[in-house]
Amino acid sequence: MAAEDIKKGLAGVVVDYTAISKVNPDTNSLLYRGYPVQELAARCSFEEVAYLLWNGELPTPEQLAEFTARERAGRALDPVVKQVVDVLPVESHPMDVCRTAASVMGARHPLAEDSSPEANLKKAIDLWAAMPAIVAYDQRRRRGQDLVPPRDDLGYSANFLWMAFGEDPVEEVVKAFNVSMILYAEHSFNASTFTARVVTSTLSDLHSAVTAAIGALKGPLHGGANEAVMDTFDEIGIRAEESMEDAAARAKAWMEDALAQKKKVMGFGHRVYKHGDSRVPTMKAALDKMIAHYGRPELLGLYNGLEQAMDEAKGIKPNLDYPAGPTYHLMGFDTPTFTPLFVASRITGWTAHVMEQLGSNSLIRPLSEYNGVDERHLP
Ligand SMILES: CC(=O)SCCNC(=O)CCNC(=O)[C@H](O)C(C)(C)COP(=O)(O)OP(=O)(O)OC[C@H]1O[C@@H](n2cnc3c(N)ncnc32)[C@H](O)[C@@H]1OP(=O)(O)O
Ligand SMILES: O=C([O-])CC(=O)C(=O)O
Repeated sequence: MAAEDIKKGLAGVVVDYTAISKVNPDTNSLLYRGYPVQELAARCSFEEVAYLLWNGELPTPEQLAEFTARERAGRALDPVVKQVVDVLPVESHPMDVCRTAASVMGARHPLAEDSSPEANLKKAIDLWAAMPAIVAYDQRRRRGQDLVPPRDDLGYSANFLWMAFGEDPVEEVVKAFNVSMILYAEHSFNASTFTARVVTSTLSDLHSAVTAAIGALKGPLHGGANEAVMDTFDEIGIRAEESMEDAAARAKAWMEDALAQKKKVMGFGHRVYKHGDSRVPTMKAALDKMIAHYGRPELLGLYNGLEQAMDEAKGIKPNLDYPAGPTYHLMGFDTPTFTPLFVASRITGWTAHVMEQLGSNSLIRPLSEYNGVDERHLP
């Protein structure tokens, strides 16, 4: 087989249909079930978008009321999951906690082995409703703080912030968080979603698929990049009183040095988008609002400096993780909690794909070209 016939990383290979989202790098657009993601981010709650991804249509007011009631009823941290989280070392990565918690929830779910569409939708909603409590509590226990129980007078995003920080969330911050959840929710056959589809294709269960997807999302070439972006900002040094211009100059110098050393800088580049990520302008607008809200222009200086230097040197544009990282930092999340926030959102997309895969399943099993030693025999 010729080397060019090997599709390393499956780059450019179309492996199946999907009706859940359309990523179009030529028009730089992203549609969820036909709706531009920018419109959804501007006008919808994350609950409405979750409903859309799972059901194919936006909810009527009655459907939304029933759906949000189900989500609110599933928010409390299961005491057994809490016990498991509590025995995990605080040195472990929060993504390991998420992955373990998703697995425990699977083992405890009464419908664990039922993969009917009804059971899978129920399991998806249960996981989605429960993940904020896990992520928020894990961050709190690492800070030596107690669990904050959910509030059912708050929407998904406001309640998430409430459980994380135990303070009444500010409306503007809730809006920015809601935008991030919507933008992170779904992105066709990315590595973690494809992982979920591979697991599902063996007729394994939904929690197994999500647990594996969390593992795939953790890596810095995928979801882990939102944490790595903040590590870069920290390495350059965040100086609260610095002017935007000075911060930008230091960031530019850092980037030029990193690229001279042939380093990969996380938060830039994308397998599909080569002229910029469709979601970045919307997330950047949310970041701008948070920078203004918290009065932190030096972060914008670092942001602009890195972006400009990368563009000038290589023409590579930021991906969604680039504006999302500093946004979560400003909101008060610890850096290792950023990718778990991505998990909380992407559970919607992953599980929509699990259900779609099962709807027209074929075992996913590509071929490989052997390049090891020739056949040989034991002496
Ligand atoms: C939500 C998400 O998951 S979005 C993606 C988040 N991931 C990151 O931010 C990690 C950093 N980015 C990357 O590693 C890559 O851009 C990927 C993995 C996302 C996509 O990669 P691919 O499509 O496989 O492109 P590949 O890695 O081959 O890069 C092509 C060229 O651009 C360069 N390049 C791509 N991204 C970067 C980057 N972030 N920093 C420096 N150079 C880069 C590569 O070094 C390569 O250069 P070369 O041709 O001179 O060797
Ligand atoms: O599509 C990809 O490869 C990665 C990505 O942006 C996502 O999963 O949101």
